[in-house]
Amino acid sequence: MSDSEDDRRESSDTASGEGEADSEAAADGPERGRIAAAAEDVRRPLPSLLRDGGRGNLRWLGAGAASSVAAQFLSNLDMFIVGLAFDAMFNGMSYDLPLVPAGWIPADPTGMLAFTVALLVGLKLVDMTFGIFAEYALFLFAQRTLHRIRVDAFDRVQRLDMGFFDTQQTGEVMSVLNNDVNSLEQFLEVGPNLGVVAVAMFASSVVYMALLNWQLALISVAVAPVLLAANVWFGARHEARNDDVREETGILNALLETNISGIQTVKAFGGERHETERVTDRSATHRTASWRAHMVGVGHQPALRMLAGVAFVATLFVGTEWAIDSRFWLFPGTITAGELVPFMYYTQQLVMPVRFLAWVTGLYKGATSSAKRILGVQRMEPPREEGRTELVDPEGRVEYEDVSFAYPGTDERVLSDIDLDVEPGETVGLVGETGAGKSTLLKLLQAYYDPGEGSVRVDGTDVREITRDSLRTSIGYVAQDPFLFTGTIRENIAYAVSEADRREASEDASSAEQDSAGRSSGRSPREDGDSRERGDPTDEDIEAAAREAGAHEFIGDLEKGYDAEVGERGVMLSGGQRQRIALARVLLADPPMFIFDEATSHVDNRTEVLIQRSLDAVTEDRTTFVVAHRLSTVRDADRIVVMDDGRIVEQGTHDELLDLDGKYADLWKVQVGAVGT
Ligand SMILES: Nc1ncnc2c1ncn2[C@@H]1O[C@H](COP(=O)(O)OP(=O)(O)OP(=O)(O)O)[C@@H](O)[C@H]1O
Repeated sequence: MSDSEDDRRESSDTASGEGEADSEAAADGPERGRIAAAAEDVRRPLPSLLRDGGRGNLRWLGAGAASSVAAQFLSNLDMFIVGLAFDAMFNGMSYDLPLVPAGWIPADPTGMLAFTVALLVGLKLVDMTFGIFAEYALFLFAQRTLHRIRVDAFDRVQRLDMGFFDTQQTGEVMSVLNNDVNSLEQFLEVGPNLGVVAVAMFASSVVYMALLNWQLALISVAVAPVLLAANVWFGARHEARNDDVREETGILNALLETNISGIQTVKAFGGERHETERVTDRSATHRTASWRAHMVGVGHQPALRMLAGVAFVATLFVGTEWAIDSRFWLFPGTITAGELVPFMYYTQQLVMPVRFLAWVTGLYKGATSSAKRILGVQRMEPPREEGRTELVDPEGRVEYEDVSFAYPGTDERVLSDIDLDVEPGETVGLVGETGAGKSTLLKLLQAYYDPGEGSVRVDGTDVREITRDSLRTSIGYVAQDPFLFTGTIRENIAYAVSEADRREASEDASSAEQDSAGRSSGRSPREDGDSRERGDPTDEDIEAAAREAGAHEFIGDLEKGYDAEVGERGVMLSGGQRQRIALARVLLADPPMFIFDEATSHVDNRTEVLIQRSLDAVTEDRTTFVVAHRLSTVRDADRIVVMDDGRIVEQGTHDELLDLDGKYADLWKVQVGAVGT
């Protein structure tokens, strides 16, 4: 790291703050994010994160640091040798070098010069070798550690309970995975090396100064504690404000992301100007936080340079007086010109390490705030304990016993005293007014949340005791607004099977000797004697699933057919088309149970009837829940369960419920137009 690079960085830092003083007025105090707050009590977040992320690679950190120290000591040795050589060549003093046999050193000045040049070239080669190895080892440590931290953080987020995502803005989580991991990267890529270089440069300069003249060294080094204290003082003030900047970045990101995701709604309501104003306000708060963070640091570098300059001038003054008069004021001392020249060089060398340290400290502080937030993600509402029982080929008996539930963080019960037994292979229609609790009931079956009271069982086992993986892959779930991944229609349909197979493949790999029959549900399309590779369903499988889902026809009309791109989140398809792709996706996965939560609500009546016919065949032997507002969708279900305000109020077949003339009958009459709403 050169001096000029350092200067460039300083000047760009200061330039960005010009003219911002007025923005202080716009500060309305950043909202402290819950993510950072969760790790507020960790005393040393960065070391704790690095210890964990760097496990297995700490030896590279040690080896790199040792090499870097060796390189710095070798690099600073040259001026020491030059000083001795000058005194020997010009002042006739003896040319003694530690570890070098006296017989090797020529007696004449020309020979001494040739010997010195050869020695310096040799030293530079060794110095270079150590330097290269240090860069290699420290970068290796940084990249491996960062890779692990990034993947661990992502994995943590993936595993967090749905309750976390209900209450946490996705933009803030994205900011941790993105900005905070990047800030850690910035630190890791330069921090360890620069930190070690700074310390080794400082230590080697002090050692060589002490060897040359320890009394004068005391004067030069006296300023060091003041330099370090100034460094710590500036750094501490910077840290608190840096936290605010990161919080603000997270909040701003959340706002931007929500806005862009909902851009159609914004436009539909002509809300562009309002949205821009909101972003302007938030961005002003962010600018203020950055400005405040920057302002505490403007005096940092200049103050360090000034203090180091004082040490340099004092050493020059005293040293030169000693060289001329062997006395400065009351203090006697001697030093040769050959010693004074390298001495002044080393005094200059004291400035750079402290400036490096200031820089590393800045990066360290930034990385500390980021580490706090990364640790915060890890400590947010830890995922609930997961069961250990594997659900293998479930029959599909589902029982809700006395289930009551309120969403985490709320007191309001959305399900009360639910008792429901569903026979294997039964198709249950769930109906009820909006907000009645239908989707929530099914979320408990998939163990996205635990019931507050009572239990939900599949084949007699409480879902809390079943591994989430085996539970959720046993239930094919299609939502009203299914998510499609950017990619082709083929890739989107293949997703569920590829995922299931990948999982199975990795499980098989870890238990290679076990029964090669695996734990397939017995209903997989693979059973049809096809020869496709794992994770790679054949075109015929995909097409068959698309036909069952009523999607094949419209896919055939697309210019690229199954290879047509669906756009981000499937924006290039209509709502009904997206639903049919999502249906094809679960049909291809071929699970033993199904949940269709308004899965055909965007599809026209005629298409729905066609889909219904093929679904009837597929779901005949499998436990299936169908949530629908359009009652014709569930009319033929084995049983219809009517919910109201979190309770089951009626159940029976369509005809039985009409005879009952209760809630269902009312809903039906409204839909067939027999009565007004
Ligand atoms: N993540 C959540 N956090 C807090 N409350 C929630 C959450 N999701 C749903 N609710 C509340 O739970 C209640 C039941 O919602 P649910 O989605 O189960 O109803 P629903 O019958 O499926 O409605 P709809 O027919 O409109 O889909 C509603 O009052 C809703 O506001």
